[in-house]
Amino acid sequence: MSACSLGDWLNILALTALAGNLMAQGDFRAQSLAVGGVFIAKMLPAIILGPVAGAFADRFDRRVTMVVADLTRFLLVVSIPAVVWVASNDVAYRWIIIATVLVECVNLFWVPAKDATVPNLVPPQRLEQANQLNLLVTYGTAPLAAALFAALSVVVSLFGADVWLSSAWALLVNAGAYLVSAFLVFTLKDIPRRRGEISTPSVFKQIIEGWRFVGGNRLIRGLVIGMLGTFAAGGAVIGVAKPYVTALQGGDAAYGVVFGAVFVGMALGMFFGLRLLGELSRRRLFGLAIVVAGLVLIAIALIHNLVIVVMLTVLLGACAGIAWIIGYTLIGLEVDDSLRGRTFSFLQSTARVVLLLVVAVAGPLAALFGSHRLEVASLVYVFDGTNLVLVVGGALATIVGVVGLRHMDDRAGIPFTSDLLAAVRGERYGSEPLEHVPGLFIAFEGGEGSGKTTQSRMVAIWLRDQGYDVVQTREPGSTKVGMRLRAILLDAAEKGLSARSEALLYAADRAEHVEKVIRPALHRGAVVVTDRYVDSSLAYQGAGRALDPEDVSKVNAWATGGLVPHLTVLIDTPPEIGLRRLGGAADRIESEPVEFHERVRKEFRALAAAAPERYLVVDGTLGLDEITRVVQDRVREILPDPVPQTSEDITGTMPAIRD
Ligand SMILES: Nc1ncnc2c1ncn2[C@@H]1O[C@H](COP(=O)(O)OP(=O)(O)OP(=O)(O)O)[C@@H](O)[C@H]1O
Ligand SMILES: Cc1cn([C@H]2C[C@H](O)[C@@H](COP(=O)(O)O)O2)c(=O)[nH]c1=O
Repeated sequence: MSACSLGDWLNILALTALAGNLMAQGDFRAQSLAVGGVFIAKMLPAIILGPVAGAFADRFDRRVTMVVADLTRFLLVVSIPAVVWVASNDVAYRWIIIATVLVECVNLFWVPAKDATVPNLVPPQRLEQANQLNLLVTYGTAPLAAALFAALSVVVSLFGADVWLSSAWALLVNAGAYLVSAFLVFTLKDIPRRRGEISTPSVFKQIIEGWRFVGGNRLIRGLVIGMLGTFAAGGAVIGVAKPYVTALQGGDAAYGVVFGAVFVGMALGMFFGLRLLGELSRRRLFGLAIVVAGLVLIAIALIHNLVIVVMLTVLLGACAGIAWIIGYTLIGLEVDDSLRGRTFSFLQSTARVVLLLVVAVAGPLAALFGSHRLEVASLVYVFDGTNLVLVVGGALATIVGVVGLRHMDDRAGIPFTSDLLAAVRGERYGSEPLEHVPGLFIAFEGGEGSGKTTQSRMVAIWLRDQGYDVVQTREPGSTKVGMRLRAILLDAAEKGLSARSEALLYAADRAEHVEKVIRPALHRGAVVVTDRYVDSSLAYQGAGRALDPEDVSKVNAWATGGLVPHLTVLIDTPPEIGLRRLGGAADRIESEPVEFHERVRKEFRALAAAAPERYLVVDGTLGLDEITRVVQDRVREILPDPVPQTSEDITGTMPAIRD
């Protein structure tokens, strides 16, 4: 696979460079069309013949299929420099196109045979690693091929030989790689002889099936829009890269360097980009990467300096790498196992169609636009069709990044910049700035039997009486999943639960609670009153169970997306009084020794003392009514106007009132 991938990348570089060079005598349009033609020839067979070739591939012995395919590809690739050597430019170009189509047809047999063989050679538990390796050799060989191609071009020009010879040598190396592959596959006796089931459903069937699923899921819709947008932008670059580099006075070596820069950037983005902004929500980072890629592409189009272009191309590749790895990982994590395969194949099929369409349009569009000179005094600025295509591609990627993000944002309502700045400082999800949320968030905290449930109920009734939309809720157990978690967490018979599992289960309940109940209510403007929130974990798991408070805090910041209440009412009651108030059998936590509950109380008080502006501490031994009054007095201070501003605006401008 490594040999073939290296050969395939060299093939792309050599053929596009060769096509451009053959038309070098022609104008800019002829070059753009010639290079575009090679890309169309490369992609068309997969779209038209994919299903047919897949059906044929099912019937043959896979080892024989691959060996025959490798030998055929070897002969076809070797024939290209031979024909270019003897024939006229026109005939040579035609043969390049025909040979490319034929090589791609052969690939349609080789690829499914190879894909179906891998599971035969690798044990199931290592299949995922095998697939990672597959990705690594498929894309990792691209910069290697680019470096090799650039080196060949330099050597050829040092010897003063004809420029097309660098492509010819690259094609010979490419053909040699196929020969090596044929030999290696031939020696792989482990490949089973009997034919297996290689499923290659029609590209169009996959697309239709995929659309059904993608259309119904917001996250996947966002991911797919984003990833296809990246492909479209990439297609624009591929379609015009050769004439673009030529217009910047770059030769084949420069073309190889620009091509390689994309992949070097991709590798950097995949491995280091995620660490750089690792604290930003993955979905936001995905959208950001695409938007930045779009803007960089526009800069590449407008700046006519090869060195700067190469540097920007590395950045472009890095953004694409980040988007690609996040997209793949999110699909892997968020799409159900039964649908994951189809989602991936849908993405690949659609990506191919998009790539083909864009590459097909890019060359002719560039050619149609031609080249224009803008002269201001002694300054001359040339803007040609390749620049136009890159600007359009960049604008498209930027729009798609924004649209994709809107579909999948998991931090809606939180300003992007505050998240980004927090991530740059290396902070995990800054606190959600609640001034941007229309609702009001109040939490009640305290030890066992302190009166939280009673008081939160009282305040909810009081607020409803005043016309507020109130959501009264509690932790753990306010969602479907939460109810199950509550049963596990409080079951006195559940003896062996470790402290860390306990902390994670409370955090899981909270994550579900925030996403399904609290955040939607706050965003529609409701007052949310919760009986327990993050402080309970800090007190019970942090102080009670003696877990690292920093760890408990981080897990909960992640679970809640940093959502902090406007006000926390701490009903401070000595544990012996609170525990005495409770009737019935003690649950798993209530039955902890009194020292545990003392530590919990101490931590609650410490948390309140650290941020007095966000806390109200009430003595829980006071009478019920008195506590209610103290709470109401404090809550009244932060209550929003019960009549929404929008309604007031409407009322204020009613013609009936003016009349
Ligand atoms: N200030 C108070 N004085 C006397 N009894 C009270 C007071 N507040 C609550 N109670 C009583 O104590 C019992 C426990 O109250 P409540 O359920 O509100 O406490 P809690 O903090 O929610 O308990 P838990 O820790 O189980 O969630 C109830 O019977 C309630 O009527
Ligand atoms: C949210 C939360 C709760 N706990 C403990 C505290 C109580 O013992 C129970 C909840 O029971 P309640 O009658 O509903 O108050 O769970 C905890 O240890 N950690 C938490 O984060």
